[in-house]
Amino acid sequence: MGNKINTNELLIKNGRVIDPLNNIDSVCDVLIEEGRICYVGKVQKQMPEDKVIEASGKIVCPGFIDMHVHFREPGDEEEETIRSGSHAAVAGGYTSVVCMPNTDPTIQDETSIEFVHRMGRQTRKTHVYAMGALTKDRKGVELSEMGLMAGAGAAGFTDDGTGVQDASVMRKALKYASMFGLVVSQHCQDSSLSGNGVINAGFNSMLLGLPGMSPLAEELMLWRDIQLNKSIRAKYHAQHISTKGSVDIIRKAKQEGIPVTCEVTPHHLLLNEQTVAEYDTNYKMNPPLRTDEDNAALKEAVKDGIIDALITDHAPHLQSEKELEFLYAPFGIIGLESALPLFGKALIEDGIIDWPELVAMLTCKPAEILGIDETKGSFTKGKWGDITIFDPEEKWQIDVNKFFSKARNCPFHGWDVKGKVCYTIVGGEVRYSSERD
Ligand SMILES: NC(=O)N[C@@H](CC(=O)O)C(=O)O
Ligand SMILES: [Zn+2]
Ligand SMILES: [Zn+2]
Repeated sequence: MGNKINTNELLIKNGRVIDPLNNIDSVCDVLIEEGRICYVGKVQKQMPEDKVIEASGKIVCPGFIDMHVHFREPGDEEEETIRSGSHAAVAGGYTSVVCMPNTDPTIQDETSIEFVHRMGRQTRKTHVYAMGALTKDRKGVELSEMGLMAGAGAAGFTDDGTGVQDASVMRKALKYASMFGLVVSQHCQDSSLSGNGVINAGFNSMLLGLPGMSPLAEELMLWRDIQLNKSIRAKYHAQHISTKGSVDIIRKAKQEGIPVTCEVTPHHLLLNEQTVAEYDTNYKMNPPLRTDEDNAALKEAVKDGIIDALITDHAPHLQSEKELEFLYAPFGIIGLESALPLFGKALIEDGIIDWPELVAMLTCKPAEILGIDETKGSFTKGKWGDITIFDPEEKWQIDVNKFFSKARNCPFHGWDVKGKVCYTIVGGEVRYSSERD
């Protein structure tokens, strides 16, 4: 070491250290040197006071990774920017996020991928990745320049916001993407069935007199993609799955050894068409909230290890647009700053799983899908010192007015929850602390 001043040195003491990849769940210390994980265990080393975090009673785990967020830059900076979204991310415990390409213009070339990375680096909050469009202008007709985007560091490809409707285009997309070893993330939705629907097709859509979206719109495309991928064996990932039928399809595919991974949001676990406040557009999102039977099936899927990643699908929109009539308001809700306690409520408080399983779906599992597991997602020595420290017992009330996000479209405002992020550390640097917020 000599007399070199190492600013990114940190010792986190006495926390419940959970590192699912390495099967660690014990009360001990984590030492970071030169911004990287150096040692997990009992550390005797004397450190300056400002380099020590006392974490007794708290959970210390690899930094959370959200593989599905919308930061609206370029083009809709009034809704969210990479800067404001990154602040929201660290406040929620996220040390890596992946931006979706449904921006204006679409993220579909090297320059745009590099732009997102650069803005993320300059903000110095969370690591910011981007997926590129799977097809040109997300139109589902011609393939995008995947090779160039892969070269620029794209985290995968997706037309999120819409699914690729044409089966032969999807087959080509899977084949082409597999050459780069990157994930293809599909927003599974057959638009001939979802049509102009705005909520789940069923009792509630009839009651409210609103056009419905059939669960089959999701399930048919998911089933089709899995059949296509049987022989191609690309990295195929189903985004924000919402129905029991989707769970059954993925369960079967996994049993048959067909490559498929999937993700679920807090809202599809906790809310359903019965909990929708009438005509409140904070309950309008895509896919729509389904039924309590679907909530139960998704939780069961988590328990059985069918769900690979927990994501927020953080989708900021202007209040003025969300105030439009239900039929015309945009789809989507924000989620980064409320995700942890909501996942806790849905999965831990209900006794479905314990923290190590939950942490895995926020860390090593998404890291593997994204192919960033060489540097992130666990406490293996040499990985980046990306760490989330949270108090699993701290009670608080969700208040959208305290969010760092520019947006306020969140149906969980006012909810009493448990589980609060205390520190978010990136590369050994404290990028968020609840004491300073
Ligand atoms: N989830 C949503 O309801 N909206 C997303 C698009 C998407 O994820 O499909 C958005 O970009 O606003
Ligand atoms: Zn989507
Ligand atoms: Zn999305």
